[in-house]
Amino acid sequence: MNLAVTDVRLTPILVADPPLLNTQGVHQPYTPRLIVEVVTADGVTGVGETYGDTKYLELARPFAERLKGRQISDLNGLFTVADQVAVDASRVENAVDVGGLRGVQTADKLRLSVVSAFEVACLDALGKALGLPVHALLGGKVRDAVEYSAYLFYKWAGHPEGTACEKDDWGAAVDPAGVVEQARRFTERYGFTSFKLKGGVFPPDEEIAAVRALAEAFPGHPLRLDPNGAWSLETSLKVARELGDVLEYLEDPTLGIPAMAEVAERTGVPLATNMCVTTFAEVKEAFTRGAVQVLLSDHHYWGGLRNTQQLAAVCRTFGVGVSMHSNTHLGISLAAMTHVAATVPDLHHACDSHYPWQSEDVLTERLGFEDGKVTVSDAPGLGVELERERLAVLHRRWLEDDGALRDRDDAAAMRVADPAWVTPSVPRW
Ligand SMILES: O=C([O-])C(=O)C[C@H](O)[C@@H](O)C(=O)[O-]
Ligand SMILES: [Mg+2]
Repeated sequence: MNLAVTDVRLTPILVADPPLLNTQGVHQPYTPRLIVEVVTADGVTGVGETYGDTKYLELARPFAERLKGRQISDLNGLFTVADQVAVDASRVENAVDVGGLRGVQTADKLRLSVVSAFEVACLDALGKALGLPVHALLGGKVRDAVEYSAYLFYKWAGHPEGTACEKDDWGAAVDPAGVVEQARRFTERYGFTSFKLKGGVFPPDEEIAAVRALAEAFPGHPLRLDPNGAWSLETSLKVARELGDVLEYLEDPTLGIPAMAEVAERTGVPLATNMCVTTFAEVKEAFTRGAVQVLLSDHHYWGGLRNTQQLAAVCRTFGVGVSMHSNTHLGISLAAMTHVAATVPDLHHACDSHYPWQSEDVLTERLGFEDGKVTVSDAPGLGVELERERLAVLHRRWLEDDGALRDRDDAAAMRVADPAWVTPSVPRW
């Protein structure tokens, strides 16, 4: 068996995204992703997926060159390769990412987001070469299906008039009734039983009303609200107190470890994060101060599936819960998330996934949710197959774009509807 990498293919694509609202603005009609393929000397191909914005492409290209000739089994070596790839300082100087939705932006985090796609592609190829599923390469699954939550968004019915886009059939959700209706559709279509509402969009009282409406419509179901740090300490305390009886957890109500710690201590409401702890360096202070009760990992920016397992072990050591964060992603990443989640013993919260919002994919067969769960594949590798024609169509869309959509910018997308829109300063409320 020859496991040497002989070819690496990078295919940036633009995938349709509905007009989902968050505190920064609204999702663009198309969002960039990068599909990574590694090919071995024996002709085995593995696939991975990560962010597709220019700054990731700039790193992925030299990274791919350095991969040729290395073994796909040399997963630790991927981090060595990453260290050799220079990050343009201007890419990290503002210390924010996607309008601040994913915590601090560091050169390391950029590199790890690229490493993750190559690690997943190598694991997929290795699994195919050995006839083993990725979860077996990670030590074996401890469950046969992984539970996901319904990721509810305030949403317009469509993108602004005149914008090139794909239509969706979810309708608008801009008030409590709309949010409940959206949640019902999620349960009908996918069987989800946990609900997360992306907040920070409307004044907190309106979002409290939406969560109360969800609690009435789905009594006893786990509920979460995530305003991406849009609230002040005082507002966070107020919301936590008003919703404490119905929330499974409150996610990133406010920014920074000290303020999160104070909200947790003064309200007793569990706090989750994918913003105040997004690197190993931030773990110690946050956990010892009690700022986080549930850490939402994301294999993309934590550096892959094995780093996610390590993070889960650190969380276990500190008695902190673990689950998963999600950005817009396709089936390759959902498969990767499912494999690693299947190996984490104490995963007690349904993971986030944007996948139901994605009408397009690059796979021959979409992954499905049954009773809110994705079955863990036992097929070799990730258990997914690329549909080359579809990949080519989405790549052509990227090629034909004039550059306007190649870097995700939710505030710019919002300005199409509201020219006066500026990214709100934080705290917004
Ligand atoms: O905090 C989170 O869960 C996210 O940031 C997830 C996504 O980025 C979401 O907010 C989005 O895409 O609008
Ligand atoms: Mg979040």
